[in-house]
Parts: sequence; structure tokens; C-alpha cells
Amino acid sequence: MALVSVRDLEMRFGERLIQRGISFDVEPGRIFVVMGGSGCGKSTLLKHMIGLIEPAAGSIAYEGADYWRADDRKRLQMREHFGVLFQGAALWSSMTLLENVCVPLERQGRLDAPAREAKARELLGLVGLGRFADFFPADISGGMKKRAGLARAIAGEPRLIFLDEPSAGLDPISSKKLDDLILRLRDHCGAAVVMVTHELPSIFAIADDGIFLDADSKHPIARGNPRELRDGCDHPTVRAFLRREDVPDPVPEPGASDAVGADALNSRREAG
Ligand SMILES: Nc1ncnc2c1ncn2[C@@H]1O[C@H](COP(=O)(O)OP(=O)(O)OP(=O)(O)O)[C@@H](O)[C@H]1O
Repeated sequence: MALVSVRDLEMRFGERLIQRGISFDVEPGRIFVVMGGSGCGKSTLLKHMIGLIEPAAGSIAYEGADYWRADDRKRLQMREHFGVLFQGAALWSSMTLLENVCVPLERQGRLDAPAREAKARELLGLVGLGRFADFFPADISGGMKKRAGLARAIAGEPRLIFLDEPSAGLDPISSKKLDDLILRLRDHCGAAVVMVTHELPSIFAIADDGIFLDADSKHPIARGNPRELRDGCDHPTVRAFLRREDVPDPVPEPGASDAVGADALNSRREAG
């Protein structure tokens, strides 16, 4: 059985449709990437999946249990298996890295204080921050914050890790290190990863599977292994994104004269 099954999901803010017809499965131990241009609804999809926003229609099930039809107790149980790293890492600035990583362990209530601290130190070591346990977030770099955020996200030994643009703002070397770390953490926890990212090198290096959301048509336009989509998908938007090809110029509005159409196209080119 799939770890996650999303079926015919429809996402709206009030009357405004963001996406509809989203269906996919995520299998245990796989890295699944949500792709698409700015504003198509990738982060919104993650927020639906972690229980922050209720779908307008459709379902999201974890190991066969429908999240939004479950009672509060069952939902809480499901959320205990999630590890989440939002954009910006969202560490608590008044706490040291060690204290930040201890928070989910305290919430779980399974370990006493010395065992929590030992576990948090082990996790910080795993992400290469062992020497920085007593630092505050303001005193470390952006890449280190992301790694600390990852340590916190996996502290509760999640079965499912959600990452929203983990390598945004990182230089290519830090970004590559973060990719390697995500693979190691996936292997360490045996968890599945659902990740939003624009970083093509990351997508091709670590994603097993994925979905491509389209802002214009407001539904997914491709699904599958990103490398296979890059090499075999014919949709112009998917090709433009994954192969960095030019997007074809829009067809001029019917009725517009050639001169007006050419002017409009030229001014668009100058503006762009
Ligand atoms: N709380 C909200 N209320 C109303 N509209 C929202 C809200 N959050 C997001 N939106 C809108 O929903 C659309 C999708 O936003 P979302 O942040 O999910 O896009 P995205 O694909 O993650 O974009 P990006 O790649 O730029 O981060 C956008 O048009 C955004 O303005």
C-alpha cells in the first residue's frame, strides 16, 4: 500500500481555483518532487498534505486512512509521522540549535532530558553541525540553518519528510551537499520525502518521481520520473522547465491585425 495517496485533489482559496485533478502516490523510501512555475500551487499542495489547509474536494490518505475524514486524535497520530522543513528553516531564534532539535523530541515525550540531548547532539552530528550545538540561528550561515532545520525535521523519526525549497538561496556547492544529506537522511530514517524545489540539478540528482503543476490550466500536466520527463515529455511547458527551452510565443488574439500583433509581441519582448 502506498504511504501517501492523493486523489482528485482540488485546492481553492475561497472562490479562487488554484489546482484541480491532482492524483499521485508516494511509496515508502522514495523521493517525490512537486514541480511547476512560480505561483502554480506547490507550497499550497504541501500545506494540504501536512494538514494545514483542507481540500476543496478530493482526498489525501496516509497508509489508506483518509486524513480529512479522520477524527482529531487520528489526525494527530498521522501528523506525528511527519517531519517538516519549511522555506527559511523556521528555527526558533531564541533557542540554540540543540534546543531547537530537542523541541520535537520533547513533544513526543518518549525520552527523558539527558536522552533527548544525546539524541539531538547525534542528529546535529549527522548533518555536520556537531560543533555548533550551542550556537544560535543568527550566528550561523543560511546553509547551516537549513541543515539544522533538517536535523529538527527528522528528530521524531518521521516516516514522511516534507521539504519546501530546501536549497533555495544556497550556492551550488552547499546545494549539492544538501542533496547528499537528504539522500542520507532518507536512508537513515527509511522515510519518504515530498519536496518542492525549482533546482533542476537537485531534481535530476535525487528525485525518483514527481508531478508537474501548471498555473495556466490549473491542473497537473505531467507525472513521473523527472529525468524521463526531461527526455520524453512533449508538453512545451514541461520541456521549457526541465530542458530550459524557450516557451513558444503566444498565438496572437483572433481579430488582432498583424501590425498590432507584431507591436504587442515587440513590446512584450522589450519588457521581458
Ligand atoms: N493564504 C492564501 N490566501 C490566498 N491566496 C493564497 C494564499 N497562499 C497562496 N495563495 C495564492 O495561491 C497561489 C499558489 O501559491 P503557492 O505559494 O502555493 O505557489 P508556489 O507554486 O509554491 O509558488 P513559488 O514557486 O513562487 O513559491 C498563488 O497565486 C498565491 O498568491
